[in-house]
Amino acid sequence: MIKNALISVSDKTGVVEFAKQLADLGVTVYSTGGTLKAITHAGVAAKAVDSLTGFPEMMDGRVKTLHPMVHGGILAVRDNPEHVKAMVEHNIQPIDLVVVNLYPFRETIAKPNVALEDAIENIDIGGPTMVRSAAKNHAYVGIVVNPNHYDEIIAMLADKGELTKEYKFMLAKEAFAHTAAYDTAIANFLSKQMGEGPTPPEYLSAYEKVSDLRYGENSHQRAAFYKEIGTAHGMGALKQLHGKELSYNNIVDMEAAWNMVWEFEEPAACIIKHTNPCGAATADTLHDAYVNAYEADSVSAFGGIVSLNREVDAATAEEMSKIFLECIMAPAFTQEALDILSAKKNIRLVELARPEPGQVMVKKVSGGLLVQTEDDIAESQAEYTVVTKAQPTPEQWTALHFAWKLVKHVKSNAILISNEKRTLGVGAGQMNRVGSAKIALEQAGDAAKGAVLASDAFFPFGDTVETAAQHGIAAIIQPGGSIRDEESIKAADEAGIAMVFTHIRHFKH
Ligand SMILES: NC(=O)c1ncn([C@@H]2O[C@H](COP(=O)(O)O)[C@@H](O)[C@H]2O)c1NC=O
Repeated sequence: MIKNALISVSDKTGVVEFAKQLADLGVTVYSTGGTLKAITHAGVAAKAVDSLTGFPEMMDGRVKTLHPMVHGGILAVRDNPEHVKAMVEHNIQPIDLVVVNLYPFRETIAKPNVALEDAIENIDIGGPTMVRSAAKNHAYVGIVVNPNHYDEIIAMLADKGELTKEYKFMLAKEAFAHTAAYDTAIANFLSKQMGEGPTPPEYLSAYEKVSDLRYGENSHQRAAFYKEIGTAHGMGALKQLHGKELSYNNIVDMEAAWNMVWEFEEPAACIIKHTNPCGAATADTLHDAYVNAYEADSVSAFGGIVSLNREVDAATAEEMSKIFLECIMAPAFTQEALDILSAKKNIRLVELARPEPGQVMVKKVSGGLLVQTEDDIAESQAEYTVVTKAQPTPEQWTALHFAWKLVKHVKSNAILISNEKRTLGVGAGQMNRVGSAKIALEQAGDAAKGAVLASDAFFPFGDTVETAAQHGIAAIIQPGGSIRDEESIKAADEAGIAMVFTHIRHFKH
């Protein structure tokens, strides 16, 4: 039977109504300062926690509930005679329901230029202590950290006067997850204050489920999508406006597509298959960028994921509605564009904010985690070296920059052929570089003549340049740095190809 409840919440959503319903069910409600005020102002009967402890709240609220009269009441094992004896001896009231949510630490540190003292003061101590006490003693005590449960708890109590064993167990599990995520946020904040950077000695993170997915990469794999608790960026903040539920592979491809399209300030469109671009283009208008990207490889574009870096207008929407696309992502859609595209039942429309720079990239490996900073190094033409007799023309420079921005998003070994505004051929993920080059060149066909080629890493031999020359490539951009660079330079000079070394590699594994 639930006789006594202790309510102490920072997020007071629904708490007055909940307290009222508890009181109506005959539960005695004890509460701390602000929560008590909110409850009693609404005319609901509740008692101050001081009436249990015999102590006033003190030290700016640092000490309110940290007391044996509270924790004894929560932690006592009700059918242990020793515990019962201690309760009687010390006049400890059993507390059967603990309703707590914590000081808004994450909200506090999200404020610009938050003072360290302010952040520290918002580290809740008494709250998590009660949460952990109640969660430990879940056999006897219900612990509620999420206001979403208020209604079902009232319904259960009205029905049976008690919470089921299974429900209390679930609440306890949720409670420990709540305090773990809370402490994670604190530890990460302090790590940042210490300037530990992106690779601290302990890597802590907390995620909550957004949704179960129908399946993983394949239909026999179980999967779900989680977002980082307390942050609202990246894939965790995507807004699906229309269409079937997103799949595991959709989300993987969407991330690749989204990072790629924001390489460009001008209107750009990328069409992704299996995380690689089958077409990417820029233009003066979004419509033309999409058409160019589509025409880069209209066969592979079917069923692709499209990312766009401008609000989608009606003209672009009309164009995209001509073929089957899995998903379209953009920072916004006009109403007209939405009307056009949502006429197609299966297409997924997703709105997303521009990626925030400086994110840490994390990859789970068995038994561990790989963490690295983003591949976002600032590059400038001034730091590149033209290593051949031929110099790139201004048009070729434009094309080389375009290809270089994209090749870093292609799975290694990566070769990308383009003109100034559009990909012409992409060779991704082959086990040798010349293999990727052959695929890209074959795809580009005649368009390779006079086009440029980008390679994400250096050429180990001269063979890639020789193959490029046979197809009429006019200029090449690559990091350089191979012990056989001279072979490639010689092959380029012989073919009259201009070759640029960036001295920066862009592997993507
Ligand atoms: N110090 C304590 O003993 C203590 N006991 C409960 N709290 C927190 O005080 C908050 C509620 O305060 P109030 O009812 O005064 O608005 C809750 O978020 C609760 O987690 C405490 N505050 C911080 O540690």
